[in-house]
Amino acid sequence: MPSADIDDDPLSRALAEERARDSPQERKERLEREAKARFQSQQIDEQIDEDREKAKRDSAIEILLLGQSESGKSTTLKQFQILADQDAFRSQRGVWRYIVYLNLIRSVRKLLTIVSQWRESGQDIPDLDEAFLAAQDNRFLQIQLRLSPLLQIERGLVKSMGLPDDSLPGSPSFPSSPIQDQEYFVRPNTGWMSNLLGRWSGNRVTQIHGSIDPDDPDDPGHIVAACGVDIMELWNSPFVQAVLQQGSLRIEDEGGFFLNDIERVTSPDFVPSDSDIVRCRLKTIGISKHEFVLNRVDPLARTTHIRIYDVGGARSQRATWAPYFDSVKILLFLAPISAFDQYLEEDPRVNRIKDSLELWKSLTSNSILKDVPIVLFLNKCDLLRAKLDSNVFLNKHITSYNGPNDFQNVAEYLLKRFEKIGRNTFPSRDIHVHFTTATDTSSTCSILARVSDLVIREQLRDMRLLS
Ligand SMILES: Nc1nc2c(ncn2[C@@H]2O[C@H](COP(=O)(O)OP(=O)(O)OP(=O)(O)O)[C@@H](O)[C@H]2O)c(=O)[nH]1
Ligand SMILES: [Mg+2]
Repeated sequence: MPSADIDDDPLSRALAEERARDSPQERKERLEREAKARFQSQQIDEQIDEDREKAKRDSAIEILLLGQSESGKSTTLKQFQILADQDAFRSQRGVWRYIVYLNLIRSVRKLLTIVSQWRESGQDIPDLDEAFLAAQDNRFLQIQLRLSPLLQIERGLVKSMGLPDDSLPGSPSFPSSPIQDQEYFVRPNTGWMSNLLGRWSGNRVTQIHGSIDPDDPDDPGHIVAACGVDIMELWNSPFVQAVLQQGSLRIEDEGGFFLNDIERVTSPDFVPSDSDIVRCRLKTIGISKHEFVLNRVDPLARTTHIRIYDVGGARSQRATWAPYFDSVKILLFLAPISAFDQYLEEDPRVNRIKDSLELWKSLTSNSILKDVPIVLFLNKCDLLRAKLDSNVFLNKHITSYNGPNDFQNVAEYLLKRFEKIGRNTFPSRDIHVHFTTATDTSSTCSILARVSDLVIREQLRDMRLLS
């Protein structure tokens, strides 16, 4: 029923009269004309939507995550994901279950390698009785053999991530030589996540919830579950612990360490928690781009879009950073301050804190970046505290330090060093320093919320509302 309004409208009336006069041929042509007009109008609407999306993307505030390898860049990115879109973050649990397995297998590989090297060295462990040691040694070899199915799933998982053969851990058997102890890595934009899910998890429910697929005998979780008791025995063995202690080796401080959670992680019901995902280690090669909409809105009620670039931090990767300096609005630099007694994997002669300070110096003295506000995360504070508490002395590695070996004083000293270098070339540079433990979601998310305020300030500055 036409409404009274339309009946009264002269144009509608004229059109209705014209339609009534149409011959069949005219009606066909008119309908074609109308369909074409509708199609064009739809195309224009789509173009407008696309332009709007592009404008949003183009107005996004760009944040660059920089720092040496293992400084915590990808971990910080995960915390941004939790802050911006927890559901999307959790929808990837299925993929991260596989990465937890890979991390676990790497730790097993490392343990077996350390103990094998000790056996080859023919050293003694003075605290352990000789007969006990011989029995444990025998048991160790049995466990090593029983854990070999893990190698099969390690290969399968790494291959499913679409990585070339040279990224596979070198040795197809346990143990491996240290040189073969490569890290697993991912190249962004290769679809590695969907490759992994597609290959191993055909079951949609499993994909969403991240649990083991009971109907898929190939799900790696079945083998991991079957090896759980042996992994536990290996890690808890007094013999293995004594070998680690003798070499002053603390593999629990390394990224992606899950051996203290074996019972849970190897359970058939295992689904990674947010914390498990954040603690996973997967080295970045290349540069990945991530777009977010911040839940917070600016004072003008505009939604804030951010684009974060996560980069590979190894020395060979650093040349790829420079092209991003022109458009970056905020630089987030991570320095792992617990690493004062560690050396670069890519160059074992270089102390990791010294490398971080040098990198920091080169970035803060770069004139292209002189007006870019920098957020500095002095990261891995939990590990720094644990290290100092277990009597690892800072001044053995940084000889200019002569204060007490406690967290407060050491953290203060390192902060001063970074601040001094950071303002050396451009004294008025905007630097915001935070002591962080990037694996801790609640503290990191509240710091990132403050970084969001800075993002909004930069957005307003862009709009020339601030000086
Ligand atoms: N205990 C502890 N572990 C951390 C902290 N920050 C990061 N990690 C862990 O350290 C490992 C390395 O962190 P990533 O975020 O992968 O390091 P990255 O800077 O992205 O390294 P590349 O990709 O190689 O450049 C991961 O397993 C993290 O879970 C921290 O504050 N404390
Ligand atoms: Mg990374």
